[in-house]
Amino acid sequence: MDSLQTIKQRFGIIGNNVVLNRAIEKAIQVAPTDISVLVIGESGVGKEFFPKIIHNQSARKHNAYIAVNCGAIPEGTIDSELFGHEKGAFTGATQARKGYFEVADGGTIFLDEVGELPLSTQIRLLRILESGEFMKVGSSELQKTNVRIVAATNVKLKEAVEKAKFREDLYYRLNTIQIDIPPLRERKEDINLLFRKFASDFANKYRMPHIELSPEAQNYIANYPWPGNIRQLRNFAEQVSVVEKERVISLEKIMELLPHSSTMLTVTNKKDKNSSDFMERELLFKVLLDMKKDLNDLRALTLDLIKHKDNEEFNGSTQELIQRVYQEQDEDEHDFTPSSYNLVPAANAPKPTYQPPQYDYSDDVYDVSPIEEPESLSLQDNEKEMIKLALEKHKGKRKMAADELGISERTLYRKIKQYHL
Ligand SMILES: Nc1ncnc2c1ncn2[C@@H]1O[C@H](COP(=O)(O)OP(=O)(O)OP(=O)(O)O)[C@@H](O)[C@H]1O
Repeated sequence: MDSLQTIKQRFGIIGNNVVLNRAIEKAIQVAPTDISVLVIGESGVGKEFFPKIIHNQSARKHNAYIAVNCGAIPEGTIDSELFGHEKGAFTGATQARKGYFEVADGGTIFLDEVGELPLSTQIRLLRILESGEFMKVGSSELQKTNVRIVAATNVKLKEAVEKAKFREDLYYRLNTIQIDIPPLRERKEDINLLFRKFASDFANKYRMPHIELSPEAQNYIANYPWPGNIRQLRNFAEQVSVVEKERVISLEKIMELLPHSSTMLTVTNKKDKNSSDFMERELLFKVLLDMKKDLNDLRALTLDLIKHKDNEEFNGSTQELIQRVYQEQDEDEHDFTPSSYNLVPAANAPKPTYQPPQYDYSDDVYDVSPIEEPESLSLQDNEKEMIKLALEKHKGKRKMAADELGISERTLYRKIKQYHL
């Protein structure tokens, strides 16, 4: 049994997060047994390392290792892919074919996105797990195989069981041991480490000098939510390495490329559907949100002034703020282009100290109702919209759309099905 460090080195796993380390240790520990393992984690967190570790640390390591993307195989062919078929089993089956379970006899099969398996395939899989028996499509002859199964899912499989989309008996069979992989936002300490590693890999690959992030930019990426996890971080490191001329990347540049409301909360202006410039839209969305916040602050301030108009002390302390707010407004007036919008205060700018007062508006007669939210703040709606836009932009090319969205092709395939796109 190899040590944690040896495994990390062998598989190129970067990071020192305790939960990640514990997950790797668990994989090493269960590897020599034949117990089924279910790996759970969001898309892009590195689930694929785990079945490989388990296979590599088991007695099966000299036999076949097969990874199957259950979400990417059409329903009509999945049984034939997994279990094989006889000649003439269906139109086009001109000869018999071995399935993955036959080929991987003595080895390990990784079933990625196992929640995507159709119910009929789930029954066949359960039988293999219970007795090692299966039948090729179009055959009535039972065959035996000895395969270790490691499955992975980024959907809540338990919920799929509750909705009768996944068999409960299969769920418990697969889930004898569960390994949970934390999302990147819960391993903040690893983010800059990973970025440096990816940046160095891309510098070597493209024969360019290394890029570096300014301390503020490092802080920003460490606090960014990374919905596409490590895959998104890797794509981002590549984009910055290749596109940016400066080798030291400032906070302003990072925020331009990676607005904080990114990916999920994105402008969904229907009129603007044909525009392909995601970055600009994300930036605009941030500008709008910031403007909305400013407006609400101003409303609260105005209300405060009206309420305290006789209080001299208060008047004195807000005088400066009023001046600043209106002065800034004068300077910025009529200029709302993203490039002119000051997303980051200048290094020498005074830190704003004003906190808008909190009110119970119920007694006031003034209209202080909040400004309307953007069209939809539903994550699902926005995700669906983003996927539609990405597919439109790349003329239906899933690989390119998935890259831009920072998700795997399989996840994109699954989401296309989920949203009936
Ligand atoms: N800790 C890590 N160190 C280095 N690279 C990592 C790490 N975690 C993930 N990666 C890299 O991030 C990318 C995404 O990982 P992987 O494909 O394993 O994600 P996943 O969880 O299986 O996602 P999906 O469910 O979408 O298939 C891969 O290129 C992988 O090598």
